[in-house]
Amino acid sequence: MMGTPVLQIDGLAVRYPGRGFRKPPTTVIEEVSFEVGRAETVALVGESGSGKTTIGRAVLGLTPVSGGRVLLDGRDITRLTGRARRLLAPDLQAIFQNPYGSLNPALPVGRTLAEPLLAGSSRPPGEVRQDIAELLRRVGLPEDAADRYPAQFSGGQRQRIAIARAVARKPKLIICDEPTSALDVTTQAAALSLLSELQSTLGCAYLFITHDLAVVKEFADRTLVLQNGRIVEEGDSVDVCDRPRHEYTRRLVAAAPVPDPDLQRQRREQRSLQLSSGS
Ligand SMILES: Nc1ncnc2c1ncn2[C@@H]1O[C@H](COP(=O)(O)OP(=O)(O)OP(=O)(O)O)[C@@H](O)[C@H]1O
Repeated sequence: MMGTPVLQIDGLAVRYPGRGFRKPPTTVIEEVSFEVGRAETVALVGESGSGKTTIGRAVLGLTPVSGGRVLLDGRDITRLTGRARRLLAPDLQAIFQNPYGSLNPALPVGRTLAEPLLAGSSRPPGEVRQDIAELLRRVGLPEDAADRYPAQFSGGQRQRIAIARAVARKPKLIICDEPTSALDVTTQAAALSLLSELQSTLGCAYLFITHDLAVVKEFADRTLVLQNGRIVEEGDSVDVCDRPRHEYTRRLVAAAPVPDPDLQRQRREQRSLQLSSGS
């Protein structure tokens, strides 16, 4: 891994306070440490309730951290809140499972995309029209999408809008929490290939939270396996999916058979070629 990793998580712990006698405090994440390199995709997998979303939320500052540190580009962001947290937005973004929930239904898409472009800048709103058109083109939506509302788009198109908003400022890291789980298989493949392409052109890294091992093998460079809030296995995605070492990972793989490894290798080679040619 070259240079400072985009994300360093060091001994992360998250505990939810209990409520009285009936609900004791629970430790949801314990001693989790890992790194995400530049333009790298790291998948977080594990059963429901293993703590995947909690880790993503801790990085985003949406869940209080009880112990350990989160570093973005070498800077400690663990306890940033308010304005200091908002100032991270150009570098740190998120894409969630339900784009309908995360897009403002009352705003035309152009306004939603203008928001990150204008935040913290003194540019007049009229000036970002070109940037919005470029963003829409980048994610494969027609230019007139800017004047329409989220409800006028399909689920796959709405996720493209959410992706466009996330990449508007060319962030260093995007937390993707089950970004394609609500889409049908074909739309899911198209969204994943869009994310790959954006990674090649913009150089953003992804922390990719999913329960879908087929997606992991296809899409992620490395995979971390989470069980009860601890990482039990970590490695190259193809190795983790094809040659799981931990009994828990073996169970996950057995529950969701993973298809053809050759296809994935080919795609990765293609991607690394694109990256090294700087295209
Ligand atoms: N606000 C909260 N208060 C108490 N416990 C919580 C809270 N939020 C999450 N948890 C608990 O934390 C654990 C991890 O949840 P989390 O949503 O991170 O898991 P996950 O791996 O993302 O699951 P899924 O795949 O179902 O989304 C679960 O046991 C959950 O019940």
